Amino acid sequence: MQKLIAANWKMFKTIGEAREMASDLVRRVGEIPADREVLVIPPSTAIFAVAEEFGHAKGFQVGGQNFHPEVEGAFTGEIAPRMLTDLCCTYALAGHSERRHVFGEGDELVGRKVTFGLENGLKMILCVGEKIDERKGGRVEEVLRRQLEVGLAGVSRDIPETDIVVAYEPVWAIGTGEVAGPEEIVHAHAFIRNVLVELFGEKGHSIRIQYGGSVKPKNCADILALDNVDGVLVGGASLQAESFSQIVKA
Ligand SMILES: O=C[C@H](O)COP(=O)(O)O
Repeated sequence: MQKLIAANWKMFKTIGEAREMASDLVRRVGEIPADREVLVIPPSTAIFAVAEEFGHAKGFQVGGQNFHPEVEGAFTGEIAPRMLTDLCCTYALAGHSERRHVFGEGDELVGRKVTFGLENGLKMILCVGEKIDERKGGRVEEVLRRQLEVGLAGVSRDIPETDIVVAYEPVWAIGTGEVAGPEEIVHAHAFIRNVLVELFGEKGHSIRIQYGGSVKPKNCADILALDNVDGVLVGGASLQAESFSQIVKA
């Protein structure tokens, strides 16, 4: 299975900055290793510019950070999945911790986004992860199970396993420099794998599980070597071509 190496640029980069980084990234990475898939998720305003810079560079994909689960309509400030596919997006995120905890998105809305995105031509990355008080309170499994069960409730068992990805991002490790330890990652990913098998049967073994939270060039090879880690979702270290290209090739 190909490991999915994804860059989430969050609310960083103008069109000019995004173009510059995208062309630098293509130059630095060169040929993407055969066992890797590379995805850059810019702010919506820069998606098309990045897609243009990627041009015919084989294997570089763009994705969307967010959308509203409707075809179109009076939803000021929102964009629809078909607008993301129109910008060449292949993937979109749902349930990122910043959407959940800064913008108050609940599990049901996240689940609607996952289902709607899949039905409208996007592969979906469902982000899950516990907050620090939930970890300290021994509630990691309860939180992950709820986020997975509700987030994937509308997803058909018949979808191709490559269309859905789960990103485990412990909230306390995001942007803090505090990466989760190997035991914590292995335990959470094994738990997620078991829930995926419960939900999707055999196919659950082939659904990719990414880790996200303070991934850097210096720790990514070790993280990618852990059991059930099928990729990484990178924030801060994905903002420079030098560090993200090292992660892609780690
Ligand atoms: O989507 C990416 C995650 O929020 C991780 O961000 P980070 O690498 O800056 O900790």
